[in-house]
Amino acid sequence: MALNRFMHPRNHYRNNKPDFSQLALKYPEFADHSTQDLNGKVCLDFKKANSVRILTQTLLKEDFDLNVELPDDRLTPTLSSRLNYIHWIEDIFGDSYKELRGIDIGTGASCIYPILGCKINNWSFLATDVNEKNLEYANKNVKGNNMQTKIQVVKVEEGTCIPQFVLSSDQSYDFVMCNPPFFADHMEAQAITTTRKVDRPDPPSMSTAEDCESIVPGGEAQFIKQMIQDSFQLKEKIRVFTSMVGKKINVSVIKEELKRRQISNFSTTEFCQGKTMRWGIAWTFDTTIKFPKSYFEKKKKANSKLIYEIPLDNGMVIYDIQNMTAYIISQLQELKVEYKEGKRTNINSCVTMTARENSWSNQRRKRRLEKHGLNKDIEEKKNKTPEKSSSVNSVTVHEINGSLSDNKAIADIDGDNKMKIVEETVMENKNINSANISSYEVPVELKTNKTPSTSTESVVKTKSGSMDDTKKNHLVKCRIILKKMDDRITLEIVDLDGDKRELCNQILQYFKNKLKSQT
Ligand SMILES: C[S@@+](CC[C@H](N)C(=O)[O-])C[C@H]1O[C@@H](n2cnc3c(N)ncnc32)[C@H](O)[C@@H]1O
Repeated sequence: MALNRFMHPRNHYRNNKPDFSQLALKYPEFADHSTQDLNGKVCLDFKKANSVRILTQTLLKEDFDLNVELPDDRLTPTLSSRLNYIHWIEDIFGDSYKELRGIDIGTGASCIYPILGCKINNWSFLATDVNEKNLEYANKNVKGNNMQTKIQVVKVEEGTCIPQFVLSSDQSYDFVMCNPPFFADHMEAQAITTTRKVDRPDPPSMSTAEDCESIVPGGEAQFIKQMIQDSFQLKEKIRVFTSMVGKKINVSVIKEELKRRQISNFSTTEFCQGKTMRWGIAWTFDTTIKFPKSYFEKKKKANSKLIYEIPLDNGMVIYDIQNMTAYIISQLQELKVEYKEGKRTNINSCVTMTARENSWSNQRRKRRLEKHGLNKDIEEKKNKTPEKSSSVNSVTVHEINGSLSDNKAIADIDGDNKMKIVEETVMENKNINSANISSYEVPVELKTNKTPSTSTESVVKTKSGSMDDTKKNHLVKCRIILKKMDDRITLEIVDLDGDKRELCNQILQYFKNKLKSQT
């Protein structure tokens, strides 16, 4: 799924894809709503509202031990997006996020935010709704999980936003959260007046939202503007006001409104899951609150850096900085580049690498050539050049301009460790820049003391370390930084030359190939 990599790092579904086969074995109702394809794979038809409803109920039980009953004519919450919102609120409160007290406006039949928040963080809630049936089910779900002392479900009148009785009560709250009715009218609900293109495919799963759940005069923008208005009166009672936003365009509308109202401490975020993105907006009058940076923006920024989040299931190394650094160093040794290790702690490490030539590109091709074609090719070439044929001892193949043409190689034809460009018919004497040469075998060290000539033979240099470290004498110098954050390790390549991004990107690609996910 395209956006899952931007899911909140603590979101349960970021790394735990539901196992439908297991669920079907364990939950008969889920089994009834799923099918098996010809390969025995258990599948779910996400276009059937009932199947999606059963899946949500099943996952709430399986992953959170929550008993939730959802009516078949009401909105079925998507768990990954609801969790993203909860984790964002945790981030807003930092270390003191446990045992908060919140208000959930429009809790729905599922009462999803209160029961998840209560289960995960022991949060208490005042949950509101305008719809009788939603209130009935919300109460049922609270009781079904023995959360009556933590969650209070109350009916409010239509047109209410943040309930005014909060003002006169003794209770204060840490936050308000809300997933407002999103549409302004039926036209918008049917995507007739939205910007959704007519040729855009139907959403992957069907919504069962009732009109009262999805439609409110003025749509979500108006609803949130009302919340902003209410927040002025309630700022002594509630520390942080938040809402989910369903349409991106409304994020700027709300931001404009906050600025117009001179609320300067506000923040937005992205909730990413599957193929959908939703947004979060938060504001406060409490100057001690520092909103967290958007995870999505951070990740996007990181993507413009040469950075790779090493997958947990890379199948190569134990997932900690010590082992990962040792692995990186072993790879640098294999690549025969010079390196110097910097500071290493349990949360980060740094290795500086200096390469005289490109030994990392086209690894797969090189391995293939080495395994299958190379020796044969060289034998053939030897036969075509009789004067060289008797003395091939070992062969090192180098690439030219990053790609080795099938009929061209640089080889130690004579066995005297002098490299020559081998072609199908002739040995060419080209002017080749050493920066364009890459090798995949450990280059053969010059055993003779002969000074390399300026001919083709001289372009292959040893890695004996006799060259000095000035920029012109190396191909690339970069820093490999490993960092641990939120239980994830990232590998970043920093171009120390300042103009070798492409080569650094190749080095990153080399490590990506080595440390890729096994699934
Ligand atoms: C989009 S649904 C969200 C349901 C649930 N919170 C979720 O995330 O799945 C909006 C909910 O707000 C309720 N609602 C509509 N107007 C409201 C209002 N003025 N005050 C409180 N709830 C309202 C609807 O009945 C509906 O349950």
